[in-house]
This record gives sequence, C-alpha cells and structure tokens, in this order.
Amino acid sequence: MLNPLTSLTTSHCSMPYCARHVLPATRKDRQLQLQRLIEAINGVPHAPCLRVPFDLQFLIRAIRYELGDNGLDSAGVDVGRIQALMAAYSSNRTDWAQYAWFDKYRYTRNLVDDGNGQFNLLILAWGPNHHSAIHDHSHSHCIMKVLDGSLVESQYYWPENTTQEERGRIAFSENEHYTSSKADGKITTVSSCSSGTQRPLRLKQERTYRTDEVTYIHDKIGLHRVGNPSTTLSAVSLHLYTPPIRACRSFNETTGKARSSSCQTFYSQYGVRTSCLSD
Ligand SMILES: N[C@@H](CS(=O)O)C(=O)O
Ligand SMILES: [Fe+2]
Repeated sequence: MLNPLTSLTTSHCSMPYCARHVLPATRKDRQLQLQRLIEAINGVPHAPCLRVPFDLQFLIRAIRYELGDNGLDSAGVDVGRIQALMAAYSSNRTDWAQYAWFDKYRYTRNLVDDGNGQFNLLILAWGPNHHSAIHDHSHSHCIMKVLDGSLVESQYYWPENTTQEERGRIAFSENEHYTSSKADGKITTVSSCSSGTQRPLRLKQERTYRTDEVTYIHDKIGLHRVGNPSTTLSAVSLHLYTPPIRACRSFNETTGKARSSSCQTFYSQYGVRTSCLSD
C-alpha cells in the first residue's frame, strides 16, 4: 500500500515521512512512522511541514492505513492514534456537505466509508434539538469528531444490575431479538428486550464538544447519548466505528431498561439517499 501520509510533506521536508523517503517495509516500522507523524501533528516542533491541512479523503486513507486489514482490536493499533488523526483534520464543509443529509424529525446516519468491513465511517446530521437515545456500542470503539456546530455528550454508568460480562456482550439471550439491517438500511428484525430491575441510570459526565473537537466512547466507559443543544442551528459529526456496529441497545433513563435500537440504519450511503428506509 502506498503511504497516504507522504502527501502531507513538502519538498523541503527533512522528516522521514517525506515523499523522498521509502515507506518502511514492516508493519512495525510503518506503525512507528505513523506514531511519529501523529506526534508531529500534535505539535512536535521539528516537523512544521506536517502541519499542512488535509482533506476528508486523505483522512479516510490515513485511517485505512492505520487500521490495516485487521481493525482496531488488532495488536499494535491504538485508539489514541486514530483520535489524533481525526483531531488533526480541520473540518471543511466542502469535504463533507455531500454526506450531510438532514431529516426534519431526527438525526441521520450517513455512510461515508465501509472500511472493507473493518470499520464504518459515518457522518451524522443533527437538526436543532435532535438527540440520540441513551445507548451502548455493541463492543465497537466509537470516535466522534464534531464537524459543524456543537454537540453535548452525556455519559451514563451501566445499569447497576448488569454484570461485567453483560456490559461487554451485545449478544442477547436466545429469546430476544435485536435490530439488524441490510446495507440498504432496511430494518429486518425489531423486538424489545429488558435488562433486570428498574432503577434510573446514573449520569457519569456531560460535556459539550465544539467544531473540530474529538471524543471517544466504548462499552467499557459506559453508555451515552449525544444531542444538539441548539434550538436554531444544525450540527454535523463524523463517527468512526470499528468494528462496524451490527446492533446496539437503547436504554430508558428512568428505568434503566434496555431495548433494541435501529442503530444500523443509513439515511444515505456514499452521498446517495437510501431509498428503502422505513421512515
Ligand atoms: N452512536 C450513535 C450516534 S451517537 O449518539 O453517538 C449512532 O451511531 O447512531
Ligand atoms: Fe453513540
């Protein structure tokens, strides 16, 4: 694979990411190279040439390069590096406007890249006051970057009655069903499921993220909900899920009860409106 990162360099660059240098042959060396790149992006003073703006397509190439064929759970790939890459991208509306389809009634999920099955890169478009339900992430790592406007993330502890094992698993018990959907976004199965006794969910933390800020959530951290607090302005965010979310559960804030969620639907794919949505 060609190193997508070389295009960040300029001709007077003296760093080893320069186009004049050969991409290291081994995965270990490539990872070291990427690590250096990210340190440079994060402000190491000797790499001024790396602070060249890059576009969304470049970011996608860099994520593919970083995740390789194995996704984020493979050895040697870490969330911090992907977060740094996403943070280094400066949001530019012309890069992502084609993917930001808005719906009057709810936030939309728009597929930008399927990462050869290893990850999903989505753009979410939030109208004023739109928000997600409190939900888990089905074992996936989720890195979110705000591209426009502001979003509030409220994190919750798992319901007190769920065991460590239950928090880590998404597979429902045999007589429960969960939402699944095909690539066309059509929901194929929906049914509710419960999770033990009824107690309100406890808020862990709440934070507002502004344009270009990045955050990370995983089932190990807890549950969350995201919302656009503005009553007048829309918001747009970029979400990387690795591995892709197959199903997720939403939770009632008052009772802590879980039910299946249509987490996997796409409002558009690759900039084209999905026609078969059940909306
Ligand atoms: N995880 C949510 C969006 S957010 O609220 O994090 C989704 O994929 O729909
Ligand atoms: Fe989420």
